[in-house]
Amino acid sequence: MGAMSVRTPSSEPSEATRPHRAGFACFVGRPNAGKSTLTNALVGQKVAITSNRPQTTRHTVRGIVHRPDAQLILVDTPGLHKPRTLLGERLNDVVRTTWAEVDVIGFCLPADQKIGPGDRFIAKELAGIKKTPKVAIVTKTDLVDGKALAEQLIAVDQLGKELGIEWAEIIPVSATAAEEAGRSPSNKGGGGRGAGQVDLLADLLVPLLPEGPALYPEGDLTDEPEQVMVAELIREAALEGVRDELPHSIAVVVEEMLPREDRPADKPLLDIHAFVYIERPSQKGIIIGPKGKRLKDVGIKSRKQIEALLGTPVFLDLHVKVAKDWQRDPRQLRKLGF
Ligand SMILES: Nc1nc2c(ncn2[C@@H]2O[C@H](COP(=O)(O)OP(=O)(O)OP(=O)(O)O)[C@@H](O)[C@H]2O)c(=O)[nH]1
Repeated sequence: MGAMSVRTPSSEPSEATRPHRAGFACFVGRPNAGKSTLTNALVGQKVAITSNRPQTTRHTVRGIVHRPDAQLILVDTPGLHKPRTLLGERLNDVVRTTWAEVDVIGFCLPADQKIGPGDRFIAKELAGIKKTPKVAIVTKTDLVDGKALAEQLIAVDQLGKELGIEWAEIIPVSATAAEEAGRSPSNKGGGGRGAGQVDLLADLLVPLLPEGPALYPEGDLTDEPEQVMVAELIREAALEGVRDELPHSIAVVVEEMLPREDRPADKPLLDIHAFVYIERPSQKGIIIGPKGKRLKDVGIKSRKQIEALLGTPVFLDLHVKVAKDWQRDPRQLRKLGF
């Protein structure tokens, strides 16, 4: 006979008997739906660094929720934070691949706006991803009254029925209510954690993750996510169009990000120096292109995205370097942030 455990009728199994779970989630939704704010409310301001990244994902980790019973890893959907690319054709490959690879998708719909064509577009795409569980998250609930919220929850339910999506859950949250209640920045909880239902969201996501040990060490967090995200944006731009030729041969390291000195306060400029690492000298031509044109385009493109991300004008200085066989060399890999 197994060990007996005492349970009150409504209680959950205790932490000791519940299996540990670990897995990946991504938040999708149209621009301004509240995805970033929700991510921050769940994980605090600290964001995962990409060293020791498990082989299971090549997606940018936005944050990790560490709990005694689970590790919830929130990943970015490449291209999703840019509306232009969201509606672009890459949605059909990169984003769909991400959606199929994560363990749960959170579809964010703001409570204060009627479900529109942008939401429907994403929902239709979601309907095509059969295997991954989908949670509908009605965000910004602090902006509406109870009646409007109830109507929105019903509308989301109906949207699912209409498109043949079976929501694993439909949950209302307010990320700002959680914040105002005074979250501890330590990612370990503290005052006001329950506010705005953000913790409940984590409670609902966790059971949808596979059983397994933590994938990242608990201390694997940094206060400086920008550098990592900037590198990822450059890498994405550098890979565009040459993915077939150089699928995994590019790594990007941001060496330095410094505000330019002697700039007037209203005209700041951020100097970013980054290296694009390739494996072999023969790949240099592919990255740089005839007369350096391709590298220049990569610079222009990623600079625009970096500026949008950081909200400041940027001077981007890109250099291509050969790091021989970096994929096979653990020392190089560590240096390159893998
Ligand atoms: N009142 C209120 N505002 C919120 C809440 N969550 C997000 N917002 C605001 O809504 C706006 C958009 O939020 P983001 O988190 O940037 O939305 P996003 O989906 O990440 O947007 P993109 O990066 O453009 O895709 C910001 O101005 C937030 O401050 C919330 O729970 N309550």
